[in-house]
Amino acid sequence: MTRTVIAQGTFDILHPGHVHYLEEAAAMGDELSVIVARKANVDHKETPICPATQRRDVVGALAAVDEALLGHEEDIFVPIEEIDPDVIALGHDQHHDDEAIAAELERRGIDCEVRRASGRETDDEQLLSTRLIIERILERRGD
Ligand SMILES: Cc1cc2nc3c(=O)[nH]c(=O)nc-3n(C[C@H](O)[C@H](O)[C@H](O)COP(=O)(O)O)c2cc1C
Ligand SMILES: Nc1ncnc2c1ncn2[C@@H]1O[C@H](COP(=O)(O)OP(=O)(O)OP(=O)(O)O)[C@@H](O)[C@H]1O
Repeated sequence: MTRTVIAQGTFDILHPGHVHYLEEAAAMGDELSVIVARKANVDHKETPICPATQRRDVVGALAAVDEALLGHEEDIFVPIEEIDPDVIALGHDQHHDDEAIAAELERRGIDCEVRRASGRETDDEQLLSTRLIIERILERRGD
């Protein structure tokens, strides 16, 4: 039987950390669907620069990704109910609480494992964070 994995995030200005996360998530099963966060739900950091459809299209073009879709505006568990995945792969630094997600899945009758992906190691050269890329742009090109 096909084992479906879900990954999720903002994915504003892609970098190798995103590729690492999505490749690791894809290796947890047979098919990877990626839920791209709506800006209304990105409330713990700056509003994304790129529109949600653009973020979805670029994530969907990555080799590891079978399908990328826009998240729900109000209830983040609606796409999960529709996809009914076998695994949810949380990013290494995603602020979501694993146990709270597992409890909500159980409440909704969704039988799904919650796993945590690893962070990608970096050297001094690489900018493995959208925030760091934007900071570098402002530093070098800002007035
Ligand atoms: C299980 C799960 C499902 C999610 N589904 C949605 C969704 O339907 N809509 C949405 O806008 N964001 C969704 N998100 C993304 C969160 O909103 C997201 O983690 C956050 O806003 C983006 O921040 P990040 O890139 O730092 O993770 C989901 C996150 C998790 C963990
Ligand atoms: N360096 C990295 N290594 C592994 N996973 C990463 C890395 N950077 C981001 N991710 C994962 O990619 C997903 C989407 O991340 P997100 O869009 O928040 O990017 P970000 O670069 O961390 O953004 P920001 O710098 O604005 O916080 C998250 O699950 C996150 O854990």
